[in-house]
Amino acid sequence: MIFTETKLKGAYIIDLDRMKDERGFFARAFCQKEFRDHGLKAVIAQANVASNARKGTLRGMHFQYPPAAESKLVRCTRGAILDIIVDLRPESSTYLEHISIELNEDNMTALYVPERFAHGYQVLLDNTDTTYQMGEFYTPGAEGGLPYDDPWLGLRWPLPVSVISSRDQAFRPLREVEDEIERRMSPTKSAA
Ligand SMILES: Cc1cn([C@H]2C[C@H](O)[C@@H](COP(=O)(O)OP(=O)(O)O[C@H]3O[C@@H](C)C(=O)[C@@H](O)[C@H]3O)O2)c(=O)[nH]c1=O
Repeated sequence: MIFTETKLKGAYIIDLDRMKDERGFFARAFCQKEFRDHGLKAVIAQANVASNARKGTLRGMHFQYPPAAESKLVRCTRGAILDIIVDLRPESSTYLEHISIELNEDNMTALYVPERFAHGYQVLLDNTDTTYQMGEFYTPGAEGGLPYDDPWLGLRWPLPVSVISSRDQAFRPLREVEDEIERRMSPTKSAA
């Protein structure tokens, strides 16, 4: 695997190191040892699949508060997505900054999202599937979210939003929840 750290410390783009032959290629997609060597959480509590019928579908921006904060390894297995993560670690020099990256069926790139980040994506093609490995269990009571179009975050999505859940449309804006995020995302509360 080829690990490239992003400007958000601890968040990595992970590309496949393809060993090619006449059949195609082989590549390692996850390795506990390589993850640990790069300081990444190597626990897989869950592996999830999400399927999206329509281009423009948007899911996000999601997180779980500590001690249920989750790391995520996100990959697009069919179609294409624009993935965005936001640093919600109050002690971080890049607090509230974000990065975006296209993940698609051709590049097979994965994005490693550390704990205490918000995560979301927009689907760029009809019939797009994603898979993601989670470092912690789904814990509904610990869930939080921010609006995908929060003016304070300034996230730029490539397409008009065609489909979005009612939950994702109801998140309160950052200016209303920033105190709660700072308090509940403080590193002393993290299980990491
Ligand atoms: C995430 C999750 C959802 N569910 C249920 C709750 C709900 O009935 C149904 C769909 O859940 P959601 O609407 O939360 O699914 P979705 O909006 O796709 O949520 C996902 O979005 C992306 C951006 C992420 O980062 C993921 O961590 C996750 O939050 O599945 C589980 O049973 N287990 C799970 O682990």
